Amino acid sequence: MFDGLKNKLNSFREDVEETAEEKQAEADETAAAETAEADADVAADSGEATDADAAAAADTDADAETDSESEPTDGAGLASEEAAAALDEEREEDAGPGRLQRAAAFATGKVIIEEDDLEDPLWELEMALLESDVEMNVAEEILDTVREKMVGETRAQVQTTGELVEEALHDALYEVISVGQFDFDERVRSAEKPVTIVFTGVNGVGKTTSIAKLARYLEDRGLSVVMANGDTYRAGANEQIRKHADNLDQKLITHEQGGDPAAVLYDAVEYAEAHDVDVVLGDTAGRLHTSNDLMAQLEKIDRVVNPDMTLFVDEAVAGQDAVERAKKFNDAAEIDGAVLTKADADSNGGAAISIAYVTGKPILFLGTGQGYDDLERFDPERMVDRLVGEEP
Ligand SMILES: Nc1nc2c(ncn2[C@@H]2O[C@H](COP(=O)(O)OP(=O)(O)OP(=O)(O)O)[C@@H](O)[C@H]2O)c(=O)[nH]1
Repeated sequence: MFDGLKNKLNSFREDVEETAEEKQAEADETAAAETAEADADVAADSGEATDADAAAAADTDADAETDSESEPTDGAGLASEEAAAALDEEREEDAGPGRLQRAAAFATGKVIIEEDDLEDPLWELEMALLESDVEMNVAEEILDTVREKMVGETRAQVQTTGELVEEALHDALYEVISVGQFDFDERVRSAEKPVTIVFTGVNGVGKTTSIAKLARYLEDRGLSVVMANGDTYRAGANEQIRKHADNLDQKLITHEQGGDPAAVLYDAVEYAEAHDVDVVLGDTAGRLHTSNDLMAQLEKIDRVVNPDMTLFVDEAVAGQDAVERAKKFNDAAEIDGAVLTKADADSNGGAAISIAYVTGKPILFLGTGQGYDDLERFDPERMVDRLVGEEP
């Protein structure tokens, strides 16, 4: 899952690590050259002092004939200490606080990342995100956060470059992926029953299969379900959802093809009320989001059954198209969250990263296969771990 993007994020880490290694090597060279220069200066200064003192001692010997064998050595020692102190002072004057801090960082094997160092790797990262179908504004937001987290001195001194990149990517991705998250299970549990959930989205993306998976998911959590086929438009829709309902042994409400979808859902809610059923799962026709009919239909469903939740379903593999559709559906008939199917077949991860940020509504579930149990609660932390951590 999301392997292509994971590899690209890893390349970004490698790029920055390489840059940091080059900087470290340069810094080591400069530090070595500076030390050699300073040693040479100290040696030269103390040599001059010894000569001068020796000459003075010779004069004293001649004038007073006193034994002063040790004096030249003491005098040379003093001059050498003074010279070294003067040199230290001089060095400290040269070095502003930034330079000293950098020098300390280099000495401990850490490298300070500056904005210029990141220019190329960040450009590569932007390309990688866009190629992976991450929406433009989302990519920009990720870059801004990564830049903000990585450029600077304090953080760089407590981490290795690899850890720093990983943490910056983690935070940047988490920020966009976790938008609007809420506890789906808790919301369903605490809502007045029956809870009505309506599913929207275009044809063929896995809407009906997702409804069936969710019926299994809720049943596993002790909640009873009735399914309703509000897709009265498409020939064969009743048979398709019937197969799932039979497989799962769930009650299904249908009307004739061409009937009123709102009426089907109304009947399902009535059935749930009469039979103490906890949740109504209503399919809708997946006509294109540009169709006024569809919007009118969703509005009517809203009026007639006032759903507790409207979930938008699309496939992860549709990438930017899925993001675009999520936005349009949400603009036309507000959604509460999204189900992203076929994540198991998606290498890019762009839709999974972008939908919540673009719509302001969270991804709640991932479809991870064709089986009824192949539904996973979307966990932003886990998603980020999949992308930048060890999780497969
Ligand atoms: N690999 C994989 N396939 C899935 C997943 N979810 C659904 N599918 C498959 O996608 C195909 C389409 O699924 P449907 O549920 O029929 O799609 P739909 O959106 O209801 O389509 P319509 O009923 O035509 O509107 C089926 O073959 C499903 O088995 C998933 O998470 N992973």
